[in-house]
Amino acid sequence: MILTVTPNPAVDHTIHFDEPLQTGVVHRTDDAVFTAGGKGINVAKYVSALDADVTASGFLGGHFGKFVRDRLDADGIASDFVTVDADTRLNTTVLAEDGEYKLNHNGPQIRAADVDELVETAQANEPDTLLVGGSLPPGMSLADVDRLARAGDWQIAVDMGGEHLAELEADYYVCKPNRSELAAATGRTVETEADAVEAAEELHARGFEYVLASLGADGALLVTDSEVLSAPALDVEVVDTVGAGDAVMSGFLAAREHGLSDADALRMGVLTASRVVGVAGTRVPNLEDVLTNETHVEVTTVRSR
Ligand SMILES: O=P(O)(O)OC[C@@]1(O)O[C@H](CO)[C@@H](O)[C@@H]1O
Repeated sequence: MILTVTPNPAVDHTIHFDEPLQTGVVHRTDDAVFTAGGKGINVAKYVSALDADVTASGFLGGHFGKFVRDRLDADGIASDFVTVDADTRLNTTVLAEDGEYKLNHNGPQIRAADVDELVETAQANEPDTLLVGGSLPPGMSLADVDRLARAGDWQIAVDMGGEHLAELEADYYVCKPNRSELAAATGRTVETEADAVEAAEELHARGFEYVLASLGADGALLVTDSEVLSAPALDVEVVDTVGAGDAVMSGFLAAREHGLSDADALRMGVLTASRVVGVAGTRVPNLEDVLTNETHVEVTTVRSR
């Protein structure tokens, strides 16, 4: 079973305008959606749609926390959250004619006792794989993430900012940096695929068994102990890119849960992301063809190691 831990969940508010945003103007629209979000929660939603056994955990509080919990219940996704006193945040994505604006709140204050309860919750669930996804709310530190990594007999996946990846100390199963996170984690300039491969290999050498690098329109890379694999992005219509990285991680984790190969895990990650970018916000798209593998994605070996 996969347990996703989202330290900083959110209600994702995605609102769309057919005009560029301007200061001093009231923009109005009927086109808005609210979804349960935060990186780990998105992974729980996508992994569940990919038929893997998953439970969502993390901290929830207040009215927005109730919204997130209710949405997951309604979608039939098992959850086991720690309830906190402060309010879960609301994050807004504005899709306007002049681009995609992402406005994230830092999140509620977490107490040391909340973190203790989170570790106990993880232990009680006995997952095979534990994923920590997204930012840390005030009051939670990277040492707490290392503590979660070491608190049980599980493989641990992380999807966090690059500067955080650089500071984690435990041994990790997989991380999923994007281009700028690869750069932040290694201090390298990451422009070409060769730059991305070198940065991902450096992270692998620092204790990540798999490095799954999501490169947007350039697809994704997977560094393993024995090889570097590459998969191109699919040519699809993009509504917005929110949740795309979570989808890459989801495809990878679901494939591993189904016992598939490294190449199939990379393929499933890229395919899941190509479906997620086609829907607004962090809604769950139809992932049927990802499961049946009927859409072809060419995975190539960049090099053997
Ligand atoms: O502020 P964080 O935790 O880094 O990111 C949170 C977030 O932007 O990431 C998800 C998309 O990946 C959204 O569901 C959510 O709003």
